[in-house]
Amino acid sequence: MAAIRNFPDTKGGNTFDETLFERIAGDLEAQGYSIRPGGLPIDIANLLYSYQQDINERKYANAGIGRGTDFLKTDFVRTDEICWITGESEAGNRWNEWVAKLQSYLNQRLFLGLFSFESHFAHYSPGAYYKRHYDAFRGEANRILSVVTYLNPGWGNTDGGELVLYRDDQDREGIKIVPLYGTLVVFLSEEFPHEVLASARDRYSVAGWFRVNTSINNSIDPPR
Ligand SMILES: O=C(O)CCC(=O)C(=O)O
Ligand SMILES: [Fe+2]
Repeated sequence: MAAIRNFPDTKGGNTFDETLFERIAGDLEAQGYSIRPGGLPIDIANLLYSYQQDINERKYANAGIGRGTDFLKTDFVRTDEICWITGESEAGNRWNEWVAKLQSYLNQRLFLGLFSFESHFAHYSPGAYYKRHYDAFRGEANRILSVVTYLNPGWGNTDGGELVLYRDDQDREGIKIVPLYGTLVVFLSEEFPHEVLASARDRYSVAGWFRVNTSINNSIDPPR
């Protein structure tokens, strides 16, 4: 088993993060996904929570599938609303900084070559869902690792809105994850079909994706 640091290191790292990051890395190595209740540092969870509450309804856009000219809005697949996280807020900055530490840890530990990260807040109104899907398609070398965290204090057993992570195409049962405050879920984007069950309450989350660098001939992809 890998050694877990229990002393402050001298590289400006954070002991707590490194223990968590090592657990996530170990989970990814062993099974391709990691589910960590309370994984999101509480100060970042609180910042994201209050920022998310302040987001004017106007800033949320109906979610669709694809980007740019490929964007397709379809209630058949998903009915949540999203708001991309930019570096304009303290909450967004702190989240991005923390994610960057996770990125470099995973790159060193698992050689994943994670290059860039994008994320958005999502709001599922009562009744909203996101049908079974993959975040990335094999061979397209775009999204490599999905990260989801939840901003819902006191989620109850009857509130629905679980994330169901399926081990493969054949799996119909899946692993149900309650979208409780601070739970962190990380999984290989090409490996795990998943869905969000209809939620009985307003459900708030942040979903993000690490991409690899697929730049060819000076054309930068993804754009930074
Ligand atoms: O909110 C979740 O639990 C997962 C959302 C999701 O699958 C997505 O945005 O691609
Ligand atoms: Fe997804």
